[in-house]
Amino acid sequence: MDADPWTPDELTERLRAVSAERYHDRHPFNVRMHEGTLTHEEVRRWIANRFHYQRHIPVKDALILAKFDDPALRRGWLRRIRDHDGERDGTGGIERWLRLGEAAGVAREQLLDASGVLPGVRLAVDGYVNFCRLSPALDAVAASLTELSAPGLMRTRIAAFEQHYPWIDADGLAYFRTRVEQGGRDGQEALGLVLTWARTREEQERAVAALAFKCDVLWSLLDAVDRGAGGTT
Ligand SMILES: O=C(O)c1cc(C(=O)O)c2c(n1)C(=O)C(=O)c1cc(C(=O)O)[nH]c1-2
Repeated sequence: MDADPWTPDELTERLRAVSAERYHDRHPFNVRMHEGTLTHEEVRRWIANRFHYQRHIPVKDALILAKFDDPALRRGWLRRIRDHDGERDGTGGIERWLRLGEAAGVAREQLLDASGVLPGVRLAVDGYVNFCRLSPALDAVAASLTELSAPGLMRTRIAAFEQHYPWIDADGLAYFRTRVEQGGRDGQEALGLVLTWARTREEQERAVAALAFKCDVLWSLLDAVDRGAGGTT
């Protein structure tokens, strides 16, 4: 016989437990970032490689959007793409990340031509995009639930940059300031969808596994940045 489904509170608890154990705020590279011991070169390497993740977020969100048959759902998810791509050139999250790069001494041309992107980062980002391409909507949306943990990490990061990396112009931190609010809202919205859709125990376990996979994506990305070999930044 199939196991009984968890209650919404139990499922929420299990999802939070995955993040508490596996979210990348505990990765050694992030720990060093927050302690203030990254070199200029390491900060620049992180910015160049994380840009590869940022620029693929709207691509994976478009793949998720295409799975929805409900106009209201599509409208809601479209907002995420707008947040990153902006309403016109020179606006939006990707543009803010390019400005972060400039504030830290990484030219936007270098971010855009992806010359500093490490092989392990390409694989991690491909893994996430393809997971969202190939999985049902429930799994793809559940994978975004790392965003429930992101606002706390953004606050820690802003404070760490202001304190330890004053050579980066504070205006460059606009991306993180914006994500505190956007990430919290997106995470809560995705959690509501997952709690509504994951009715059977099998579906609930898939949602938990999707979140664990996403934590592994973020962790692997930082492993590659930490090792650093083979990049040009
Ligand atoms: O800097 C970070 O640590 C971090 C983490 C995450 C995350 O937890 O997935 C996202 C972001 N940033 C981010 O900026 C972002 O736009 C974003 C979108 C998503 C997603 O999966 O839909 N995660 C994240």
